[in-house]
This record gives sequence, structure tokens and C-alpha cells, in this order.
Amino acid sequence: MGSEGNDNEVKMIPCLVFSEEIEEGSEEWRDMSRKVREACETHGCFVLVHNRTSLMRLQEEMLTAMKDLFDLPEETKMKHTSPKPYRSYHANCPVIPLCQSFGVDDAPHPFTAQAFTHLMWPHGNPSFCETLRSMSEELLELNLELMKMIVEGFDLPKHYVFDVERMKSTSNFRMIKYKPPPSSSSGQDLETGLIPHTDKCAITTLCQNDVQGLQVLSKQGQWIDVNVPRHGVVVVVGDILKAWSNGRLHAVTHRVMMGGEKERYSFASFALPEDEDEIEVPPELVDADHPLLYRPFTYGEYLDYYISSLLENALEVFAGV
Ligand SMILES: O=C(O)CCC(=O)C(=O)O
Ligand SMILES: [Fe+2]
Repeated sequence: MGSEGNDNEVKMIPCLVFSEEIEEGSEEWRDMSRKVREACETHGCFVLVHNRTSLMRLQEEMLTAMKDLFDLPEETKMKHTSPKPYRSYHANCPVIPLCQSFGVDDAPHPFTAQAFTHLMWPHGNPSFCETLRSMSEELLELNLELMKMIVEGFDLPKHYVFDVERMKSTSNFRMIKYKPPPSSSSGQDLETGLIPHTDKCAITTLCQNDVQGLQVLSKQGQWIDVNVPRHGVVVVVGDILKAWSNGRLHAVTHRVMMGGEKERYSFASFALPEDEDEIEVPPELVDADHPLLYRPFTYGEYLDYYISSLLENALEVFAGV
């Protein structure tokens, strides 16, 4: 799939700096909206750097809280099960042996954050619960802020904000720990932490500790390292935003490669529509240069199709016209 070295290609993904408060509708906001749209079109991702102190504090607290979570006994962690894919506690998978993960649906709701915390710590852990709830809420709000910018960046009528609000009707908050590869003491040998995939959501915001490993596949077929600074947030376009935008936004394939001796922790908020929500391309995004690429479909139908087929190009096969 990817080739490893062509110096002519872009090896960096963009970094956008968000100030504490970018007022919606201001010139700064409109300017940033255009940059967000461009990054999502060209690369399907970017690194967001911010100076929001409360968010920075939460990011630190979340990483500390996750260490406590993954340090719990296996039998405790295994109590987190779900019939839905990518939710249950996942570990020791032969394809991705370095990776352990939890997925919590609607973690910004106090009730669900509380239920998950109670399952892991039956005697209670209020600080974990509050960190999980507020961190997932902050990232989901950021997902909405970014999708509103995308509406603006395409110069679409304001009512399309309702479309993107529906694309975050629910959410999944994923917490991942990657072990360092057993063979690698020199830091030379990279092993797969997470296999190449596109996200099946609308948009993802992703944070990590200071162990790098995320790579994205460029449109030219080259794997690019994403170097995430401390408190940086990686923004990734998912299949749903790609379909809604008539393929103008790029759902970038990404993976995690692990090397070195340190554990990697990451956490992500995936913005999701409800199963019955219809994803339909705005007519404003269809013209002679951009013929309609996707028929309308419901999110639940697409997800079922993906789960049953596991096709890399599931979106094109399922909804392509
Ligand atoms: O751990 C990471 O940096 C990437 C996680 C990811 O891509 C995912 O969970 O979909
Ligand atoms: Fe992903």
C-alpha cells in the first residue's frame, strides 16, 4: 500500500493554532474555518494546537486516570462488555496484540460515565468519573465546533448546522493503551499497534501521551508520521463527513506503529449520528466539477454493512452512485 520514501511528497500534516476563544462569526473564525476545510480536503486530518488552559488540565487528568484504569486487574476490565462493536474491553487480540481498549458510548452523560466508573470501581471513584465525563464532553463540543467551521468553510447556508449537529447526536469515547513491542529495545523495529483503517464516524478528535506512533496515509500512498505536541489534538475526518461532503473531505486511512520502550496512551471522541439519521449530500456541494458521489443512506444501515463486510472501501461499495 504505502511506499516509504519519496522526498518530493508532503511529509507534514498541517498544524492549526486555535486561540482560547474564537468567536463564532468573527473574521478570525471565518479565516480558521477556511483553513480547517482545506486541511480536511487535502489531508483528511490536522493537528490542532490550543492554549485553552482548562482543556490542557483535563487532558493531563485524563491520561493519569487512564493509567489507573488500565492498571486494574484483567477480570475487572473484562466486565466492560457491549453487544456493539468496538465498545467492550478489548485485549490480547492476535492481530493487534499490543493494544488494549475500552469504548464508552455517550460518556458526556453523567449517568453513563457513572455506570462505567461503578463497573470498574464498585466502591466508587468520583474523580475518574468526573474526568471521563468532562473530557468526553469537551472533545465532543470540539467536534461540533469543527463541523460548524466546515459548514462555514464550504460557504453553505447556516441551516446545514442542523445536519452537523445531528452528526454528533451520540458519541463513542475510546481509551487505548499500547504496550511497547517486546522485541524492540533499540527503538528500530516498529510493530503494528493499530491496523490501517478509516474512522466510521463523522469526525474524530484524538489526544495522546508523549509517545508518538500515529501515521496517516497520504493521497500519494505514503505513510506520514503525525507528530503530536503535548496537548495537541489530532482531528480526523471519518467516513460520514466524507459521504456528506460529496467526497470533498478526505476520510484518511491511519494506523499506529509502536517502537521504543514506552507505553502509549490515547483517547478519542468519535462523533456519531443516530442509527436512523439520514446522511445526504447538500445540493450546494454538487456541481459539474463535483458530480454526486453518494446516495442518501442511514448511518445504521452503513454501519451494519461495514460490520458484515469489513471492506476497506465499504463506503464506496455501499453508498457510491
Ligand atoms: O491511538 C491512536 O492514536 C489512534 C486511534 C484510532 O485511530 C482509533 O481508535 O480509531
Ligand atoms: Fe482511527
